[in-house]
Amino acid sequence: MSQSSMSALLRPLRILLFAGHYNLTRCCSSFVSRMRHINNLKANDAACYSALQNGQILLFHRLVPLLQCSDPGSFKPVALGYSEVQSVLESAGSDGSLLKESILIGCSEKNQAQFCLDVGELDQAAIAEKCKGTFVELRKAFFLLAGADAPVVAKAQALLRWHQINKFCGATGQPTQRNQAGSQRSCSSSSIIYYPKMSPVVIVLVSDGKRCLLGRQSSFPPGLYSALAGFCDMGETLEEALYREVAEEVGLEVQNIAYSSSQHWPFPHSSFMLACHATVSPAHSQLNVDHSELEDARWFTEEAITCALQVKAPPRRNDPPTVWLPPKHAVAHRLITEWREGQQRSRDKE
Ligand SMILES: NC(=O)C1=CN([C@@H]2O[C@H](COP(=O)(O)OP(=O)(O)OC[C@H]3O[C@@H](n4cnc5c(N)ncnc54)[C@H](O)[C@@H]3O)[C@@H](O)[C@H]2O)C=CC1
Ligand SMILES: [Mg+2]
Repeated sequence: MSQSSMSALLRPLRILLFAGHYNLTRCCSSFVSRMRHINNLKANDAACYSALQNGQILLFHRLVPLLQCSDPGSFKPVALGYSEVQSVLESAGSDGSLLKESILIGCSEKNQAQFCLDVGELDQAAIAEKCKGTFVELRKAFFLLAGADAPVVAKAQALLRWHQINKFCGATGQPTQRNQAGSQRSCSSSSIIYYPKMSPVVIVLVSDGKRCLLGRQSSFPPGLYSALAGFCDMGETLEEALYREVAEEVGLEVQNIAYSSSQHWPFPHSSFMLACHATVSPAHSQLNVDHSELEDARWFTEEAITCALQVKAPPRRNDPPTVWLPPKHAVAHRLITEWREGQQRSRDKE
């Protein structure tokens, strides 16, 4: 084929590729500009302070988020502008200088920066009344909030907590200074820069083909079962941590690790949950539970999982004992529903 006829053949393809690239660029541009805007706010204190004056601020009191009930049963975090927070602080007897302590959490679709501020030194009831809101502990708030709000509030609390416990340098004992965004703290004596930290945790749903394995710790609320989880040790890969945790907790050797998804988990401190599926052969599914780690671990059939997923609220004290599973915001819930969907798909194929 001559070069000119080859070129003629490829022309429509080039137009298609160009159109595809154009669409991709257009659909990604607002995301890219938002990410770059946030990155700039972390690096530039003056730009960040100016964004704070035009931004939205979520309020916390000693790490407890302030929520507002819009419709019955539907909660949202209270998000106020700079001057609104100034007036709230002044009404609670503060001069408003606390506002500079706000920490950057992210940015809205329209590039409006979002911050959080802990007003723990001020009167909680007075602040709640002035804002027509309620301070709700994160453990409860996390499950009252909509899917998109819960991780934002959890991230805000995690950053506030990290700042509260990193006020001093571990090497020199000198106070550390934060940048305006609150994305780092540094010690001028040692030149060490500290960044907000998460602990990696592996969480795995083990299956023997027909059943999945769930366990519970004695500290869990009665009847709650979840996928096996454990903190990664220093130097371990995700896979090594997974093999070790399952071996330690239930005495099994798993195979076929498949990554599912990840999640920031705020309880009890910041964990980075790495969620996977894994299998054991039915011939090697005999459990040997380490009761110093787990109160119980059991194999659950698909029917038992379907039944447990229907329990929408934790059973009350006098209710009959019921097995229930982690709620929707938890990555364990995702692993369990993925496993159930997989079982349904393989049944449909039979
Ligand atoms: N989002 C979700 O769906 C789920 C999240 N989780 C979270 O996973 C985390 C780990 O699960 P566990 O079974 O408790 O872990 P685990 O099996 O590793 O046991 C916890 C123990 O590990 C030790 N440990 C080692 N490194 C640690 C670190 N960096 N931070 C704290 N403790 C450390 C402590 O002695 C602690 O008591 C928990 O914080 C839990 O909240 C657990 C299940 C579901
Ligand atoms: Mg564990």
